Amino acid sequence: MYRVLISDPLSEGGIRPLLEATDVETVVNPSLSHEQLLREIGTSNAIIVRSQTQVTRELIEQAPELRVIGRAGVGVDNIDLEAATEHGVVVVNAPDGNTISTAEHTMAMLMALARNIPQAYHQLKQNKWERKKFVGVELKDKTLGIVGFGRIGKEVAHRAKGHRMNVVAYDPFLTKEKADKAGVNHGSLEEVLQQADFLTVHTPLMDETKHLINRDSIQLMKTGARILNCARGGIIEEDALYEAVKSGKIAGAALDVFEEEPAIDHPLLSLSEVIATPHLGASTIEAQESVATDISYDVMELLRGGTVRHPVNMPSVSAEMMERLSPYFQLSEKLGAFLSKVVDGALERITVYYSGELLDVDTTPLTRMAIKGILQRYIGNRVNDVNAFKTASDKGIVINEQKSTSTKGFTNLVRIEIETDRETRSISGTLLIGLGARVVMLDHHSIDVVPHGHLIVIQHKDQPGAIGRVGSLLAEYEVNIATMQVGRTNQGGDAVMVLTVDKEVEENCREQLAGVADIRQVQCLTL
Ligand SMILES: NC(=O)c1ccc[n+]([C@@H]2O[C@H](COP(=O)([O-])OP(=O)(O)OC[C@H]3O[C@@H](n4cnc5c(N)ncnc54)[C@H](O)[C@@H]3O)[C@@H](O)[C@H]2O)c1
Ligand SMILES: O=C(O)[C@H](O)COP(=O)(O)O
Repeated sequence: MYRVLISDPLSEGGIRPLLEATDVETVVNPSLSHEQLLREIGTSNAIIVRSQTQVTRELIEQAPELRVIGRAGVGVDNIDLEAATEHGVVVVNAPDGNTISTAEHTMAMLMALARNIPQAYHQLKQNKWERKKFVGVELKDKTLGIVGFGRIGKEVAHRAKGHRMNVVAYDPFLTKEKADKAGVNHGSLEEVLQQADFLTVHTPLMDETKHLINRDSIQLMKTGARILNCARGGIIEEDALYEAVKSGKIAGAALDVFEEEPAIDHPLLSLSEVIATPHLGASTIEAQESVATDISYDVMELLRGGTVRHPVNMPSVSAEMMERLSPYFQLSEKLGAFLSKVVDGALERITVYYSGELLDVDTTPLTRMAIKGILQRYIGNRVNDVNAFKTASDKGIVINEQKSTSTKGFTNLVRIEIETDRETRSISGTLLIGLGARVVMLDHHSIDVVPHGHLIVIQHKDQPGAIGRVGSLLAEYEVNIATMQVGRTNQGGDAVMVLTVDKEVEENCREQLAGVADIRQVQCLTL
């Protein structure tokens, strides 16, 4: 008998498959104290949550029988994925069921914001007939900027076009071709910020998107623009938004989500230009029934040893294959991560070439790791070695795997090539026995770099003095250089410098390096 704990409010109709299963004992209790939760999870094989229950490392470590964490919804930022993976607990979500409800809620907020509906309603309820005070703006011919063009972003765009708005969207996976197909304009993040009369965010919350909309980005926006967040608190820097509304730079904001929830006595709520709902995006009868049904089936399927539609983590390589390939896992993932952090533009195609010792093995798990390394830059922990191929194909990225006889003298070689709508870049690496992973080529330049820690990649012209100037500037910022590699195509031609340094490089320092004569580009990354 499997024991499934449901610790957040879920649709009763949706969880019926669980309640009716003869091999499942379902415990529903959405009002457990922290201590009760720790006790209850101790004997459970699965827990199903929405966004309230924080599935922390502490909780996971208290649960020796836990095999599955089910999220009845999209966002998994309340689940410690690292701890779950470490403990072999599969995390699965139900991302399809609440798309429409959240897109509709965003539209409701957009219209309420444009026409001051909550504020006017509030006045009228206090027996005040105010008309002059609540003059709004039309949506027609205004530009809606969308940051994050996934399931919800796309549905919002579709609806905004129905209101005859111009839509401009930014998403690292959105190419011009895909934007044209969706009938929206394609822009960089800066262009979207600059053009938007209304800006709405629909990305997940993760390291890459934390405070994506901050003081600097708000400065790029039109004075009088309006901002919406029906995705996650934390994507927009709340202090910066508060100041921007206070100063009149931003005319108003509509928020469904907050950095800390429940948001009680929140400074933003004291501003009359800010309208808000308490995280209601997915709170419709239809969405709740749909996500609860999806997650009930997937949790049961996993407990019974089957496969699921939306795994969020889950290693799946056979023990035998693991032994042969595991030394290469890290190499492939690091090469992917390295290249993704230097490549510019929307991803279109990833090709992974294998040679030497890797010619006669099934390298699919390595390609999976390479894709995971690449996509993690954009979607964080939501891509893993199980869902990597599917995530890439969902994003319209073409994946190729090829075997090549060109080893360049190495016993094994992995080469990854990424094509974007702007450029094609490549990286090659090898596994040196006893020494570990090495990057041996970046584009056409031979180098020898350990793909680990803080790195600076500098594209420059091969001229005397360039290395010295870089060294002195880094010294001014007290950045210690651990290793430095220079590769060039020919004397006086294009060259690349790859440095490993002992600490993260500040943006100021990067900008100054980029300003040095003969330097074309400076990119700082941490692997
Ligand atoms: N308010 C609510 O109740 C509610 C309901 C559902 C979902 N959500 C939130 O909305 C988010 C989006 O949901 P979805 O179903 O559309 O997810 P999705 O995965 O389909 O789309 C997210 C998109 O964001 C893009 N993205 C990632 N990093 C980016 C960046 N730095 N800049 C621009 N775009 C970036 C991704 O490429 C992806 O296309 C969820 O992660 C969840 O947190 C909130
Ligand atoms: O990520 C999600 O699916 C939404 O934020 C919904 O969260 P909820 O299930 O707590 O309503």
